[in-house]
Amino acid sequence: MSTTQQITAELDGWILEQVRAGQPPEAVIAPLVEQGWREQVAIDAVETVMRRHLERHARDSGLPVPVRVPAPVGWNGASAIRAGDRDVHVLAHLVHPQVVVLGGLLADDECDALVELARTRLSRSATLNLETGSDDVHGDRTSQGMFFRRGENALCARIEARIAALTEWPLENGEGLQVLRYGIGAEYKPHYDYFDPDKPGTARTLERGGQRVASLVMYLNTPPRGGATTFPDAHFEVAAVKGNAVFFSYDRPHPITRSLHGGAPVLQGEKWVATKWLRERQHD
Ligand SMILES: O=C(O)CCC(=O)C(=O)O
Ligand SMILES: [Fe+2]
Repeated sequence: MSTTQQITAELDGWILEQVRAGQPPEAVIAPLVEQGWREQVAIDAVETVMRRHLERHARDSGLPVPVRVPAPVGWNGASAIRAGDRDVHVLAHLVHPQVVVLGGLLADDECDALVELARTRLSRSATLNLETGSDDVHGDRTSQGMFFRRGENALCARIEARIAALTEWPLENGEGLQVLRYGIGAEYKPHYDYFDPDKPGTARTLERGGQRVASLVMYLNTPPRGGATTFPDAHFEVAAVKGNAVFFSYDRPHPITRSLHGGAPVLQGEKWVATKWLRERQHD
């Protein structure tokens, strides 16, 4: 291994060997620090090697190249994180797909207020048809919904600022909040939130802020039965509990992210959620 603080071919190979052998990042960084590397320089070097490797691998396998995505929590970290004006609990964290379940992102009165503001503006949810560029009603999505404009009222602005702090992602990269209501039997069949790069309508959508890279689904009530958010590729589901949220990210518009997810049918009562999508760049 090289002792200079440069990523030589030898060091590149050694880092990849360690990662392939299943060594955690700390175990790769520690020997560099012992050899006199400054810790941050060592962390940056490992990240650079990994990024280059992933880019090379993507190109060689005909996959889209991964981009940076929001990552609100690290491994085995604090149980609560400060999200601007509020402490949010970290309840669960999954690697692949990248999913974080959060407790208490919204206060009960914020959930109630969002529902009341949205209630009179609901219409049958549509899905963007990327073949034609139009919003179509589809049997896969039987909820009702509405969109707030970003910063449309003080409550939206407060929640958007909190999400920006939580995700460390610019507020301007967020789409306006979407509120959905599912009655009994209503569902959102498993889907990806990114825009399919092969569809003709996608280029137009990407002009405003690029791809979606993360989603945050916030539960505005607790349906007594059903209505979980499911991640079929991970055999994982998140129960809809008022004030909690599920965050998930996808670093490229490809099923390899395993970010397939859906809203399971509501079996009793109703389900209300607010969804926030984060784009790569400013969305306006
Ligand atoms: O209702 C849910 O649990 C999921 C919502 C969703 O997938 C979306 O809004 O894109
Ligand atoms: Fe979705």
